[in-house]
Amino acid sequence: MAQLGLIGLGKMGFNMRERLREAGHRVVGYDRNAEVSDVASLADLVAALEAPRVVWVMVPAGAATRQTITELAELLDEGDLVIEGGNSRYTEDAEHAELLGRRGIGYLDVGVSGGVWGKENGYGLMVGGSTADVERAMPFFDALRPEGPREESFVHAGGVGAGHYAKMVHNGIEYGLMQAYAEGFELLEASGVVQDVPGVLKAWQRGTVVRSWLLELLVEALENDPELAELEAYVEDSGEGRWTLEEAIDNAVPAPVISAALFARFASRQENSPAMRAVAALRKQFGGHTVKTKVTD
Ligand SMILES: O=C(O)[C@H](O)[C@@H](O)[C@H](O)[C@H](O)COP(=O)(O)O
Repeated sequence: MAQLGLIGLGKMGFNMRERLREAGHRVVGYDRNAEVSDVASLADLVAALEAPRVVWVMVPAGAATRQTITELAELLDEGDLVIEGGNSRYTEDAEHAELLGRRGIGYLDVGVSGGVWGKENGYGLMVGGSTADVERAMPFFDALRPEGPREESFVHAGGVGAGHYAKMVHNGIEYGLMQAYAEGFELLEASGVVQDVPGVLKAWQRGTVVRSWLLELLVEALENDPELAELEAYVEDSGEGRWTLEEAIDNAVPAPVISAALFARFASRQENSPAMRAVAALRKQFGGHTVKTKVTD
């Protein structure tokens, strides 16, 4: 069995450590939160591993990932390998690979899908980097992915950046699928024709064309709260949808569904949209149509 250093023991990394250990690997985990960490510092993590080392970085994308990679470039030795599994923008991978490569340290970028259910169900993995590095990390990939044929949950998608590129597009698709289910849910609710809305979605889980894991998760959410009344209609985004659209524009690829899904999220954050106030004002101006005015006391 192989040994791995795992940096970042949050929602993803914590469960990944469990799954890797269950598969028999020796995992040394580091997190700023001492309660979950196996070692006190990055330097201690590096010292606890026998060379040549493999270190998996699973910290939030952006500044935290960049900082960790920069520190690792100092701490690790020639022949070691860094795997970056966060939801990073693929353009950052070339910089990370270059920084580490100068010290003779290998680099793989990995898109990891599966969320909080990954420990139980396994993670879908999309990898970018050299074939030799991918082969070296394969015991860890095999432990993390679901059982079954490798090619159904794992891909060596291309060179550095290809893993995160594949994950970016995956998440763009995720936005579109979620939005489609959500709009269907609202229409079922709004029409009043269907008496049992959660029941309809539940019945779509087997046999239908639109059955999917996302649908199952929606059914589960509705089981606890049939009208989702406990939630605010407010949706954040972490970047992947925006990057997907930027790529779509750069490549002149029409992506109307993903754009609509991203913009729906932006709209969800506006309590009183300036644009829609402008539309109301214009209808009033040219047509004398009624508008709603704010109640002030
Ligand atoms: O495949 C996955 O496991 C998910 O996509 C995961 O990566 C995460 O839940 C998204 O990053 C959320 O993305 P947004 O915050 O942009 O919705």
